[in-house]
Amino acid sequence: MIMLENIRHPMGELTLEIGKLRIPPGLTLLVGANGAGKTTLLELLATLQLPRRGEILYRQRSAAEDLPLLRSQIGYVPAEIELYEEMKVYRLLAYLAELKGVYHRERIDALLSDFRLIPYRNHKIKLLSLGIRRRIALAQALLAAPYFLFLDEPLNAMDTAERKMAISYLSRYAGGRTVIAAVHEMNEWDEAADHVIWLNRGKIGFEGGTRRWNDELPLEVWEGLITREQFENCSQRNMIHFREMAEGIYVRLIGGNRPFPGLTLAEPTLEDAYFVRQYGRDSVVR
Ligand SMILES: Nc1ncnc2c1ncn2[C@@H]1O[C@H](COP(=O)(O)OP(=O)(O)OP(=O)(O)O)[C@@H](O)[C@H]1O
Repeated sequence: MIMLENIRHPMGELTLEIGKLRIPPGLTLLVGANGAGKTTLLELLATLQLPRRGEILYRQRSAAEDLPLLRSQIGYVPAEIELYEEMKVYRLLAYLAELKGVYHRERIDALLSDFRLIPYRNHKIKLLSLGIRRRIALAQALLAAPYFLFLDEPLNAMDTAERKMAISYLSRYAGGRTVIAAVHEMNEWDEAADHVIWLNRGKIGFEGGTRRWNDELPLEVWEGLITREQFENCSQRNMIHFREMAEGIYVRLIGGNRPFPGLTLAEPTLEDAYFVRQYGRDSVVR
């Protein structure tokens, strides 16, 4: 369990303000619009920045009690990764493991295998694609099997198969540990995520389990076919998704009451629920 108490931390024009937040073990998705404060929160959690005010407790211990010990239990992957370009993959992982004091050949081999990096073990980093570098960044964060793992847009640049693989790995890894991932695409995490934290302009807009995230929505999600004319009269702000079809336009949108006669209530996805919370309030077809 991670506990945040009375955090106030300036970030440009906004301030990250968190009164009380409990983050249980499991896999938590951290979501919010660009600039909402996700990276700032992850950097605070990863002890890369110290909160200007307030305190973060990790399993009831503050960072001040034993920072080196805490850091040895934290893995962090920033959104912009920088790896030693001239090094070969295995050498890089071995070097980082030595720095952390956790060098075990078997552990590195297992991570290379888990992240399908074996074909690249003797390749120089600078010759590898962004998606492969991302997998290396994940693997290096896992070298010491950290209890706390903080990931900033971890799937960026990965292809579909690699995203699925990484999600399933992280979901298993999060059993009994705390993994927090800032993401923009939520639905692909549907089976894996346990909790959601939604940051809205530096403040917590929601925190809780994924079921509550989907169930406790102030508005509803509707889907079905509408005519082109109805589509043109419909505010784009409440449109989650649309697809042109021969018979009309298939839409998925936010609504208070049934916005158009042919539409039916849809089961909200994680991303629908985000859309409703982030954009729903002022833009509804009633
Ligand atoms: N170095 C900086 N100097 C000044 N302001 C900053 C700096 N870094 C971030 N900010 C501001 O802090 C706020 C939060 O930024 P942060 O990167 O934490 O958001 P984010 O939710 O991670 O965004 P994104 O989804 O775009 O990655 C933004 O308003 C941003 O403009």
